[in-house]
Amino acid sequence: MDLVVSKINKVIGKIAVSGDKSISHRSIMLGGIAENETHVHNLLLSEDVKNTINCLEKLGVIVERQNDITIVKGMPPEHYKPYYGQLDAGNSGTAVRLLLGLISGSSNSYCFTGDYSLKSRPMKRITDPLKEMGANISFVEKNNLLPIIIKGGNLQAINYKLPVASAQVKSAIILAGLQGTGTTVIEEPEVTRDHTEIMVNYFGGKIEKDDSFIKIEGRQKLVGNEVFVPGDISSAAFLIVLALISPKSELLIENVGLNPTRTGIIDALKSMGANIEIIFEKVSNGEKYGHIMVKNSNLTGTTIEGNIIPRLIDEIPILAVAATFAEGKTTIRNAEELKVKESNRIEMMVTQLGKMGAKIEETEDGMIIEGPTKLKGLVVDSGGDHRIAMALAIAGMMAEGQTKVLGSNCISISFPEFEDILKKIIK
Ligand SMILES: O=C(O)C1=C[C@@H](OP(=O)(O)O)[C@@H](O)[C@H](O)C1
Ligand SMILES: C=C(OP(=O)(O)O)C(=O)O
Repeated sequence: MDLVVSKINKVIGKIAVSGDKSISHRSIMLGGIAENETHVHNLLLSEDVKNTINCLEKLGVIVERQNDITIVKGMPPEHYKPYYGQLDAGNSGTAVRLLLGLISGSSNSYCFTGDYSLKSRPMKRITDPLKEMGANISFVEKNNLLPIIIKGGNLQAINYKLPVASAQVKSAIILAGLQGTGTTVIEEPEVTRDHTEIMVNYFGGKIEKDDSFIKIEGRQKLVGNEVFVPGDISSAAFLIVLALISPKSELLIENVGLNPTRTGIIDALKSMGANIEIIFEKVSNGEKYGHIMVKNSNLTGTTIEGNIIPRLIDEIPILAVAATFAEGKTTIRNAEELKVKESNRIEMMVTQLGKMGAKIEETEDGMIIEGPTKLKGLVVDSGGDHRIAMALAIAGMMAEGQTKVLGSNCISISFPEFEDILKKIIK
């Protein structure tokens, strides 16, 4: 079914968004290699996270639901069962890339694959460091792409400078480093989300951080624990922007993850003049979270570049929508990573938002948007990319007439409650 939306008046209310996708993946994976049980509260049960669960279950990890709690019973990957079929990560880059790091501790041979989109995303960024640590890896069809066959075991520590700022690459090396011998040192070009480091520490592992260096000792045992998954700031971002750009709107979004490596969207919107307040802050399992109060605001254009980019990488499609309603020019630079996400997100936003009437231009590593512009509703294409589908749906709610977002079922990849929540707050 394609989502059809019309112009709304305003949004008002108090809501909570689905659990954080990055923390959900990690709670299942780290629970899946830890001793004892891990009890996860508020796990995101989206398509991407279900793919992580399905893959690990095939290897012998037990994942059970009891009321609202997800219980993970894991074991060190060297004890995982052989699996002779393909382990399918579906649409999820995080699932396949982190699982490759995790599974490299096993001496069994496994084959990983994914859907059409995931099969076009670069994998050498993961396989290069894992090969250097001693894993045997081959590309079945095409260099750099899934499917991949991996046979690990007997890993050795490496010193590795990440060629791209990527939390997925960093996390895969951490998961492998924990299982090898020696101390692995990773250098990041820019700080990326640190949920893996936080959860490894919380599960009793030793991992040190010093500026842009991360040090992991090998042969570590993790012990499962109680995990609370806060709401996903990447999902909240769509509702935050809707409240900012629709007149007389006011939203309170409760218990949203506020890890500083993820709050670039709040900083960027505030630099555009957004009225956003954090009205309560707490820490659980090492992760900051709190309530976000958003009020309709007059936005102005800004420049988004440099080390803020990894802190808001998944929010750039919805930022482009915010920029369309802002007075003046918004320039987004250093965001070339957007070209290798579930779709080429620069191209998708430029063509689809452009079709709706936005003054948006593609650049080598980002985009330039001139605002404010009135949008018109029409048929737009999500390209099967959940972030594009939601960004276009929000744009459609501010456009004249009706907007139909083709391929919007992909929204369940990260935010299955998107439509239900909107129904509650649209007045
Ligand atoms: O580690 C993670 O959970 C993620 C890291 C980011 O990808 P990269 O590591 O490719 O930047 C982000 O875009 C993705 O949605 C989730
Ligand atoms: C890029 C994303 O996810 P992944 O890389 O896990 O597919 C995303 O959720 O926007």
